[in-house]
Amino acid sequence: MNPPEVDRAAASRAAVAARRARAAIKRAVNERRLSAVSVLDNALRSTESVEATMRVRDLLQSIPGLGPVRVERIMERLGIAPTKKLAGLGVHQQERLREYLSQRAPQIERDGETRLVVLAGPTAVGKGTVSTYIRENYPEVCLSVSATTRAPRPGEVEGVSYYFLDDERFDSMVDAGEFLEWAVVHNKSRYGTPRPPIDDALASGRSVLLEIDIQGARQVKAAMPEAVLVFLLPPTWDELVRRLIGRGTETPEEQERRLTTAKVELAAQDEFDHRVVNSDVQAAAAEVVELMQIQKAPAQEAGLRGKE
Ligand SMILES: Nc1ncnc2c1ncn2[C@@H]1O[C@H](COP(=O)(O)OP(=O)(O)OP(=O)(O)O)[C@@H](O)[C@H]1O
Ligand SMILES: Nc1nc2c(ncn2[C@@H]2O[C@H](COP(=O)(O)O)[C@@H](O)[C@H]2O)c(=O)[nH]1
Repeated sequence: MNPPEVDRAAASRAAVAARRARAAIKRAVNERRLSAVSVLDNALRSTESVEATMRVRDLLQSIPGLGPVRVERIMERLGIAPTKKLAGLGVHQQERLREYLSQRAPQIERDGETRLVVLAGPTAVGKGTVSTYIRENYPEVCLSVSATTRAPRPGEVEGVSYYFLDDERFDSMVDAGEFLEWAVVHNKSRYGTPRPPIDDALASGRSVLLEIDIQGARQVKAAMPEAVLVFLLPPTWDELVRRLIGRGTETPEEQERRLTTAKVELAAQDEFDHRVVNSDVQAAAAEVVELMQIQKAPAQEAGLRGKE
């Protein structure tokens, strides 16, 4: 063997060894013997390490519960190119990936677990818009249909948007313990989450999304501590005001009242398990769905449809 051939053979052996080492790391992450965060740490500590040569995509895909499609979406959201290696990440990409690996991924790893996810946030942040997007684009998601004493708005459909009840009927459901939670919202009407459809869906292995106010979110957490609370945030306060006024469904007095409540509600965001900024409806919906650990189901069940 002349010297260049020796070099080539050595390089090829090194490449095979590195490939095997990367495969072993992926297996260890997959079997939960090694945390994905520690792999990232090793990669960043030394550019000579095997971890440094791993693709971000491969690391994410080795996490139980994360398939190629989901990983592609996550990387897009984190602003990381599909072929990027761990050692090639910029500082902000490193931060976003670390946050993802330490906060979100561990929840997803609890494979097969069904989820009760509560989406709450201040008025006009876009809860209804994000929920509608989820209903239309993720048919496997169960959306709870609330009961309310407020009058239907034009276009709202009984049993789809809400169950519209009079005070007497609402009282009787309260007395019979038929609500998982209920509250007077914006000091005006009562809203409540009927419990039986939620119990049925969870018992049959499906995850459920509730779009309710913050008082309701607190009640759900007290009744079911395993529920995951998601707080939807506006990009800025001014944008929240713009959305509320732009929607044009409230009088100026009602807008004032809702904005006063919104300030109090924004101060409660730290009580929540996750915060999602609604700058873009599609991206916010994808983040919420990801937190649901969705299990595909053949059809929607009665009493668990989207709001319109
Ligand atoms: N990402 C977004 N970018 C721009 N506008 C948005 C976005 N999300 C929602 N909106 C708009 O903001 C307004 C308020 O949204 P929506 O009615 O969904 O809020 P909400 O949180 O359900 O409000 P409420 O709690 O008062 O019922 C709507 O006009 C909606 O079209
Ligand atoms: N506590 C609950 N809050 C609910 C429920 N369903 C909806 N809501 C919240 O009410 C306000 C106003 O809704 P709107 O349709 O009249 O604009 C909004 O913040 C909803 O999230 C519920 O079952 N329980």
